[in-house]
Amino acid sequence: MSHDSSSLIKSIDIIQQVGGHQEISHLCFDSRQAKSGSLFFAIPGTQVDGHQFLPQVFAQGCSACVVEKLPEEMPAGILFLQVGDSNEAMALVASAFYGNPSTQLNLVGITGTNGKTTSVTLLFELFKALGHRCGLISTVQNKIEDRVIPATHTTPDALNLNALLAEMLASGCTHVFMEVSSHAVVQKRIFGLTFKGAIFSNITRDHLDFHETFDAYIKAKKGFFDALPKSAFALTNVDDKRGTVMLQNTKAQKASYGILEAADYKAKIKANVLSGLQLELDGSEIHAQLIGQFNAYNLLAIYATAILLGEDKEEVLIALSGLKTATGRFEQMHGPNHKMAIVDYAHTPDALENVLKTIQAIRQKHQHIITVVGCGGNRDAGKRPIMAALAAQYSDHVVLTSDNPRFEDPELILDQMQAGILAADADKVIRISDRKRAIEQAIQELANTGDIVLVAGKGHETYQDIQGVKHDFDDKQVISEAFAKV
Ligand SMILES: CC(=O)N[C@H]1[C@@H](OP(=O)(O)OP(=O)(O)OC[C@H]2O[C@@H](n3ccc(=O)[nH]c3=O)[C@H](O)[C@@H]2O)O[C@H](CO)[C@@H](O)[C@@H]1O[C@H](C)C(=O)N[C@@H](C)C(=O)N[C@H](CCC(=O)O)C(=O)O
Ligand SMILES: Nc1ncnc2c1ncn2[C@@H]1O[C@H](COP(=O)(O)OP(=O)(O)OP(=O)(O)O)[C@@H](O)[C@H]1O
Ligand SMILES: N[C@H](CCC[C@H](N)C(=O)O)C(=O)O
Ligand SMILES: [Mg+2]
Repeated sequence: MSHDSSSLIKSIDIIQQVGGHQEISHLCFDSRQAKSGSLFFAIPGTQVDGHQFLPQVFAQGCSACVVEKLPEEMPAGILFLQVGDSNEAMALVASAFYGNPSTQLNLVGITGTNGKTTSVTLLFELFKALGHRCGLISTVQNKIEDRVIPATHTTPDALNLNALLAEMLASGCTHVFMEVSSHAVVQKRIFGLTFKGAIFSNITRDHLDFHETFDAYIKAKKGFFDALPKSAFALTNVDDKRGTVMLQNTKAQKASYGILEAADYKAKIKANVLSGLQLELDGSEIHAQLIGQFNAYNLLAIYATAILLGEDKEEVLIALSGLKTATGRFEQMHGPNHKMAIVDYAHTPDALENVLKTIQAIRQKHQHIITVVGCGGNRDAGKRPIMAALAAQYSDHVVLTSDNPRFEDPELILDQMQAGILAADADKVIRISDRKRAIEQAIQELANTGDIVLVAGKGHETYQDIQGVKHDFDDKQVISEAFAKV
């Protein structure tokens, strides 16, 4: 696929152009991929400035460069385009390069601290059940119908994202459900896409390593709604304090959902037990296989989305009751002596509290709760003491352990977690930084007959990142092995 550069840059604001038009057959933002026919985007990143690699991309024969600052050396035969924001330009060019696929799809994005993966996965399954061909873009995996394409990010970069959307369209997909992370909004990964709908689930603390303040984090999420077109719907959770703020400046058609506050789409929880939820959804009763109040919110959000996309209410309700939990989200495992483990991706204070409250609500009196939890390295450190305190507050025993330490010292992360433990709770907390040993200790030693072990933080992940090396690690596999040794 090759395009004349002038057709690709129609929609971008160019401050200055040096050189004539070029045939572009390849887009890249990493100098190591530049070749003849490439249009290279120089991006000022968080680690390095992409502009410093311009000499390398010239040497590799690239055809054109989009830059925020023109370099001193501008070899003849290369087209230079100076723009105000390389990320924005990249997103618009990527969309044009791939034939603006988002305009031909029912593209729905969800943003929020928690519930994105769960909701898009449920939407994908729901719309499949309703007879549509669907695409999925999520933290766990991307999917074109049943074909899995591994995911590296929650929201891919603009080039991969538009390529993926084009592939989905070419495969006959009519609906695409995607997660929109706050990083993706700030880095303009979704800039210029035509969304049919946008959902806000909730916002609580996370990612303050990247956004620095909670206000900046809120603003990032709101940016998604501010950019929606009139033709889209903007659906928000009004039970969240920031739910209405999100829609303040949107041009889209506003809709709301809630369990507590007045809303366009309402749910009532009739029963919340280990076998599922009994809900009154928009006036009709349904039984769902998902567990916990937070899943009542997820189900309500996807129900409302389906109705806003024009689906039939009765058909939606029937399909909803058949949906199962997403992998690593409140996944139950049963072992000997009626011991039970729950694997959950809760890696924020809010998610952990929700999961623990749910377990408290559904357990029987004699069942103790043992929580195994860690916090990721090179990520928001402020959540560490809070998550440890919550684990202790709602559990009978806690094993503090490692999540993905990345480049940090696991023991120092544990020190920060332990600092959050109240003196009164100190006796129920132990620390074992080796995650496998921590899980074994919880299942084989701390859990008695009938007890519940929550293994939080890593959910679907099949690796543990230590010093940049991803070692095979799967909570579910370690749990099965520990059950076998009971
Ligand atoms: C903090 C962050 O979001 N970083 C993303 C960002 O990288 P960066 O700004 O650090 O890039 P950089 O390393 O400074 O490099 C700057 C530029 O120089 C280029 N470069 C660099 C080296 C070289 O030799 N040649 C070259 O051209 C790079 O390709 C880049 O264009 O742009 C990269 C390319 O798109 C991303 O891969 C990278 O994601 C990193 C790996 C990451 O960990 N991101 C996480 C935090 C993330 O995005 N998470 C969100 C949210 C998850 C959630 O909601 O929980 C997600 O959507 O996944
Ligand atoms: N609607 C919700 N409200 C609060 N907590 C939730 C909700 N849905 C799920 N959770 C909890 O949050 C955890 C993460 O859920 P999920 O993976 O769906 O979120 P996410 O927004 O995709 O997270 P990430 O930003 O890491 O991609 C779940 O394992 C569960 O504990
Ligand atoms: N998308 C989240 C995932 C965190 C998952 C947890 N297991 C960790 O590694 O901290 C992040 O990058 O902050
Ligand atoms: Mg996710």
